[in-house]
Amino acid sequence: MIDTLDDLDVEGTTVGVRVDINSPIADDGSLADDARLRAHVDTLSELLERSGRVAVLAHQGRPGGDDFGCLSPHADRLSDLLGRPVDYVDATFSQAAREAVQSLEDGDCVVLENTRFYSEEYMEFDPDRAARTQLVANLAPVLDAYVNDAFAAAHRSQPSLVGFPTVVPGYAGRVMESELDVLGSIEETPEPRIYVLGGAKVPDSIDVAWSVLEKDLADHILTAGVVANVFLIADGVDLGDASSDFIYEQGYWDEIDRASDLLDAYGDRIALPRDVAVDRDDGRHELGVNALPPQEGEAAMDIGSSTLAYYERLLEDAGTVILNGPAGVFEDDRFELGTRRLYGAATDVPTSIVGGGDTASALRRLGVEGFSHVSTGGGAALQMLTADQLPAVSALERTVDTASDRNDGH
Ligand SMILES: Nc1ncnc2c1ncn2[C@@H]1O[C@H](COP(=O)(O)OP(=O)(O)O)[C@@H](O)[C@H]1O
Ligand SMILES: O=C(OP(=O)(O)O)[C@H](O)COP(=O)(O)O
Repeated sequence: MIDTLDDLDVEGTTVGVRVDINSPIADDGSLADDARLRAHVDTLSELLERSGRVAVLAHQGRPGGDDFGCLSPHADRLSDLLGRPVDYVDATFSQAAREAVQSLEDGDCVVLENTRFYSEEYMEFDPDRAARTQLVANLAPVLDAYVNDAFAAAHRSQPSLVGFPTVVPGYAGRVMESELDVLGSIEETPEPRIYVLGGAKVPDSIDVAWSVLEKDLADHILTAGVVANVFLIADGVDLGDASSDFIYEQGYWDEIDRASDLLDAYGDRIALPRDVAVDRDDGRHELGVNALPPQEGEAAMDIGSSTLAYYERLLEDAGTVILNGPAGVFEDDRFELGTRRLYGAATDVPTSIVGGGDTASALRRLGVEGFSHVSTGGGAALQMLTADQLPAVSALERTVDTASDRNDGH
């Protein structure tokens, strides 16, 4: 049982609110999409209207990635969306951050700096150990309550997600509450169930594939995106150096062995692309897997038309489809076809659940609508749909009742 904002006496309370506003970033550093910020407006408005003092905690990107950066544009955009001033401080738990939090008045909001600027935040800990990290140990003393609204990051056992509720009373925000409500009952969805695993987070997708196949939750898995490329290589297809180099650079080389083990164990339920699209002469050029490898420098950027026809046939019989990750590099008009058609076909399935930051932005860009549920989370929604418990949700379930527990325990 998790407490929600209904259980929190907000007025005059200093609340650390973990949100997931991790967003695509444009070349000039601005936000390319603000959907994830919009999703948290209800939670933040409610806390501010109920005279809370709100310190927003969030991450942006992964260390070393192109989207890794500060949260100043997010604070500006939140201010527009909330219709009130939102401060930003370029510190997360240092004295400057603590002073910014302690100087909040009722109804004030400050965005603290990207939690992942600190190395411990990009590590996974059990909740008690997470509570002893620099972030939590330094910031928790200036918070009266902790609200986790970051459903999209709830599959990470990182300090800002599992550490705070161990020492500060924790509550689910409105996004967290509604996602848990909708996604909590995968076993009750109609069969056959198809999981579509695309996008670029290959290790997460392979974890999900193992779990749903072992538990017999999935009748089929359709692979797309970089995930499909890893499976094709695992299946012995020569995708060429450009695709292989990309997989190697992402650090996903070991995933090929894991994909190969999965194919050995459950190959009859895993569908692989029959053709791929590459960039040739500045256009889209499709190649059957038998015609691979492509020419020098060409990478598999999308699934091809005969794969789409094959996947569409499988989807026709599905009772439930769960999708995460674009089928190709949808940001480039030449390689949006796979995502447009595959996701479009999924909207005809009786229960269709889709999740992921980039996936949601792809769907908006391509104008694909009509799903039963669009989750704010990709990996988190998938893990929820494997019927596994999410670490951040478990941490809320076991949260301390009062700040005095914190004082007793630490
Ligand atoms: N074949 C491909 N090669 C390279 N990148 C790809 C390919 N297919 C999809 N992608 C990229 O995957 C990214 C999104 O993946 P991911 O972050 O896993 O999605 P989500 O945020 O929805 O979980 C997009 O930027 C897209 O360009
Ligand atoms: O974008 C996110 O997840 P998603 O890509 O599964 O939607 C979350 O912000 C979690 O980010 P992470 O996968 O870098 O831990």
